[in-house]
Amino acid sequence: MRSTTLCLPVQGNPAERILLGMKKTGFGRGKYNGFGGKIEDGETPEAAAVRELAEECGIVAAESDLEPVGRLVFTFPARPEDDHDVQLYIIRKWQGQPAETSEMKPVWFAVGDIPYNEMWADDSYWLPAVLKGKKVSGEVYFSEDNEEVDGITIRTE
Ligand SMILES: CNc1ncnc2c1ncn2[C@@H]1O[C@H](COP(=O)(O)OP(=O)(O)OP(=O)(O)O)[C@@H](O)[C@H]1O
Repeated sequence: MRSTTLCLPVQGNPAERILLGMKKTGFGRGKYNGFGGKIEDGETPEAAAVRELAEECGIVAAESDLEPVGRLVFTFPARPEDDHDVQLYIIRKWQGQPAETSEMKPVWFAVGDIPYNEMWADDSYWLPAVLKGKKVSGEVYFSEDNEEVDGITIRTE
């Protein structure tokens, strides 16, 4: 199973605004999501998270400013090659302005205005808890269409 990162830039503590990116290519194309991707061989999850932030929206973050907020495992029974586990981070401090890249178009959303209907279906189950300052862990099983959530367990701490 592949290992990935997902990083959520936010303003405010507790979070008031979140930066999401409209994915333009590849896995999850056409959906808003946080920033992240595959952890390369020999790379730490933190290094991957910082690299993907720069590649996908042009902001420069320090690994020490990543706040680990949990771990999720996604299972796609109809497409096992897409199974992956995700290390989740929040970040509140970085350098540079978010900018559109070939992969993502970044957009700020008020926390009360998150476009869950244009995101992966699991996000509405765990993102509100993360934005309230909780850590989450869980497993998500997708249905045969690889879009709907068929089963989900989220634990918060
Ligand atoms: C299924 N429900 C999901 N809910 C929330 N977030 C999800 C997700 N599924 C994948 N993600 C995240 O989306 C990013 C793209 O990942 P992924 O495509 O594997 O990586 P990467 O950008 O390196 O490759 P491509 O160039 O797009 O092929 C990565 O942060 C990954 O954690």
